[in-house]
Formats: sequence, structure tokens, C-alpha cells
Amino acid sequence: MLTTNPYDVSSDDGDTLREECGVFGVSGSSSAAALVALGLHALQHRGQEAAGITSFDGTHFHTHRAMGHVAGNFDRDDVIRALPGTVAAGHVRYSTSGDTALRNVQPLYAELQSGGFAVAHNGNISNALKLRRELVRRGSIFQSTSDTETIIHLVATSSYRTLIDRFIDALKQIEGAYSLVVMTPEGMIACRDPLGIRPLVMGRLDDAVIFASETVALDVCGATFERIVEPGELVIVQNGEVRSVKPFAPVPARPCIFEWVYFSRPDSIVDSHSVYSVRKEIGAQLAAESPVDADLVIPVPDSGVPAAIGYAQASGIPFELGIIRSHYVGRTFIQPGDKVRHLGVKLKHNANRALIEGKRVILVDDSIVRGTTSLKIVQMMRDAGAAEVHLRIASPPTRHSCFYGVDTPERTKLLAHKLDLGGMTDFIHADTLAFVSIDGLYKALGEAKRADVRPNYCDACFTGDYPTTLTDHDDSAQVDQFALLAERVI
Ligand SMILES: O=P(O)(O)OC[C@H]1O[C@H](OP(=O)(O)OP(=O)(O)O)[C@H](O)[C@@H]1O
Ligand SMILES: NC(=O)CC[C@H](N)C(=O)O
Ligand code: SF4
Ligand SMILES: [Mg+2]
Repeated sequence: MLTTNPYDVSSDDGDTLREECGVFGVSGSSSAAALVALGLHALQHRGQEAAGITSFDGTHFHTHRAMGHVAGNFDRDDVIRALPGTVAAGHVRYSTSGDTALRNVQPLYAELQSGGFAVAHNGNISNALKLRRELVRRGSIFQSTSDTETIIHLVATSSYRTLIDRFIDALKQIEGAYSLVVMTPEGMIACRDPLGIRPLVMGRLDDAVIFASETVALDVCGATFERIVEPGELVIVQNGEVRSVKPFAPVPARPCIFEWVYFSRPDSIVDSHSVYSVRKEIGAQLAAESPVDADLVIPVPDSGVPAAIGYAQASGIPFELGIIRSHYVGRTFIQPGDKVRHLGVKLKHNANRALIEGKRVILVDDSIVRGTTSLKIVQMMRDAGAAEVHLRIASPPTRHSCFYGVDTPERTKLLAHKLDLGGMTDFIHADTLAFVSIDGLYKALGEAKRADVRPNYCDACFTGDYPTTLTDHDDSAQVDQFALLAERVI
């Protein structure tokens, strides 16, 4: 089984690009857990494997964690009532390290010398295996196979005196991507890795301070956006007071560019750019770079829609809903195994036959990962009588795996790694295929082009230019060793 998730020795679903995770925290509300449940609903697209909420009532921590969606697990009064207190944090998960099992569902919790410690994490620690090996040698007893648990053991074993110093000490040892919401008896801490790879924002609802992966979660619970948590910043909320600590030497940020391409909801504003507007602008860039004479622009729902609107407006070709999506089928990425995944794409999309017959169509989707969706959709258009099928993709070819919080297929499963443009066009049976250029993507974010040296975003899945060292992934012997370790404890 090939996957970028080195702990995941149990799953046969290693070749899917999945979402990431969502975090949400509330400090200072008598309805803290209920607000977290609402916020997690709005972040459900970021993780559909499992969800959890931890609350603190001033004396005790309370946790409910479960496999599956937020709805179904957190829509009952008794569940919310069992999470009392004015402080609460929650998480929706797609695993990147560690199997899909209850023990890895977040927030993770431990009793430390300083009292309870709960952590919700979006991202992936790219030296977690190495750190884990050292910690286990020194006597740490891990309860999960998640990379996130490494943070807890580093805090527990730190030689610094105060909890904040111990936490900072832990962060300085980890590498990779992390947006965290942490709960301790002393207060809530929200922080972002020095490069700000994963998003994190801060909002207010009356006297409560709120942290969320995306602004849409603030909207949904009626909170107002205050500011982003800066890359490398810790925001500490203690007895209603908010203070900021910046323990890292400042480095220019590299937020994940895929947030604007696919991950974030279009109604979110990520690092001051509207996701919807950026997607439309990518579509416009694509129309300028790769025009084609055709009758209709058709989005591949859902995530291809804003880029298709942008393409249609820029080209003057009418936008039409030529593919109708069933809203009762989950995202393609989460279908287990190839057979079911292929079936999933058919169940999810259907051609709007009456519209397509005899037409030259331009399909617009946000990305090609394995090529499963594109292959099916192009065939669907042909079966519905399309005269020509042109595919336009609102991101550059995905040629590399992500090690920062997205469970990408192993590199060899990526269509653009295996085939060049001609090969891909033949594979999906399109008349023409084009991807937006990397400079076009940067233009959509308001830049003149991608800077050759130190660009302003992480774009490693397109360029292979990873902004951090990848300790675990550069050392395959170590990965094997930890896969064995995980196997023993499953
Ligand atoms: O090349 P593939 O391996 O098929 O993966 C790429 C497809 O997967 C995603 O859609 P998905 O159906 O997961 O979600 P969406 O409904 O949000 O578009 C993405 O938007 C592409 O359409
Ligand atoms: N996708 C994520 O951000 C996952 C967080 C963490 N690495 C986990 O696997 O639980
Ligand atoms: S590798 Fe791709 S998906 Fe991963 S953080 Fe970088 S840009 Fe985002
Ligand atoms: Mg899609």
C-alpha cells in the first residue's frame, strides 16, 4: 500500500487525495460547546472521518469524540449538555498520520503535571516519526498513532518551568504544518506554524474569543472576524485577556495555495483573499491562457463552479449547468477503495442531456489528482452527445505529494506524475486539455508571477518546492520502522 501517511498500515485506501482537518475554539461563552458544534458543521468539508469536542468547566475537562460527521454526533442536546463550561475546542478530521480509529480522533487529551491538556491540530508534523522514536526510547507511552500526540509528549517532557514555555519548547522541535487550538486550565492557546501553511483566524462573539480554520465558521455562528492568527504567532486567551507571543525568528510566510484552489469553502476569506473571487480569477486566467472555440462552459460540480463562472465571463461563452450533482453522495475522495470510488463518481454526477447534445463543451474542474473524475466526466459528455469535449483545469498539474496536512496519493498514483499533457489528454479522451500556469495561479492571487526564489505560497504539490525539511519522508528506513511500530499497536 502506497501512501504519504506513514503510520497508516491498516487502510487499503491510500491512493486518495483527501481534505485536511478543521479546528474551532471558543473561550468565554456559556454556550461554548454548542458554538463549537456549529463551527464544526461549517468546517465539515475539511474532514469527514471523525469529529470531537472537548470542554473545560473550570475544574474538569469533558470530551466527546466519534467517528463520522458532526451532524449525527453533535446534534443532540444531551451530548452538548455533557460538555459544560465556557471554554471548548473541536476538530473535524481527515487523517494524514495515524489510522482512522477512535484513539486518533481529536482533540487529543492528556493529564500533564500542569493539569489537563487538549489539542486540536490541522496540518502534519513532518518529523513526528523521528521525534516519536526518541520519546519512546526515553519512556513516553503513546496512546495513539497520530503525529499530533508528539506535541503532548514534548510538552510533558520539556525541562522549562511554565506551561507556555514548555509549549513553545515543543513547537520549536516540530517541523511541518500546524494550526493548533490548545486548551489548558490556564487558558486557550491558538497558534500557527512559522510559515503559516494552514489557515487560522480569530473572531469575537459578544465577550467570547473564537478561533477557526476558516472565516465561514465565524459567519455560521454569528461571530465577527477580528484578524488572522499570524504565521508563527501564539494567541493566548486567559480570563478574557488576549495576548500575543511570537517566539520564532520571523520568516516570510508560505500559506498553502491549494486552500484557494480546492480546500476552503468559497464563502471563506483566507489570508485576506476571498476564495470565491480567487477561483473566478483563476478561471479568467485559464480563459486567457487556453482559449477554445466552443458553445458552452460547464463546471464540474462542486468545486469547479467558481472557476467556470470566471472562464465563461472572461471568454463570453455561456455558462450552463451541464452536469447535475446529487447532494446525497459524499465527496469522491472519501469513497473507500477503487471499485467504490469509481461507482461514487457515477452516482454523484449526471449529464444534463437536453443541454449537451450536439454542443462543443468546455468542462472546467479545479484539479486532476488521479484522473478518475475527469475520465468519467468526459465520457459522460460524449455519451450525452457532445460534439467536442475540452477540459480546462483551474490549477497546474498536481505532480507531487503533500506532507502538510493533506493525505495525497503517493506520487506514483498522480496522473500528472505518470503522464505528460498529451498522455493525460489521451487518457481522459478529451479533445483538448489545458491547466492554468503556475504564474496564472499567482496572478489570480494578485501577484505579477511566481517568484523564482522563495515564492509567497507553498505550491509544492505543483512544483516540488517544499518549504520545510521533510525529515521522516527523506528517511525511508525510519518510515518502515514506524510503520512496524504502528502495526504492533493496532
Ligand atoms: O482526479 P481525481 O482523483 O478524480 O480527483 C480530482 C477531483 O476530486 C475533487 O472533487 P471531489 O469530487 O472530491 O469534491 P467536490 O465535490 O468538492 O468537487 C476535485 O474537485 C476534482 O474534481
Ligand atoms: N488533515 C489534518 O490536518 C490531520 C491532522 C493530524 N495530522 C491527523 O492526522 O490527525
Ligand atoms: S504541498 Fe500543496 S496541498 Fe500541501 S501545503 Fe503545499 S500547496 Fe498545500
Ligand atoms: Mg471536484
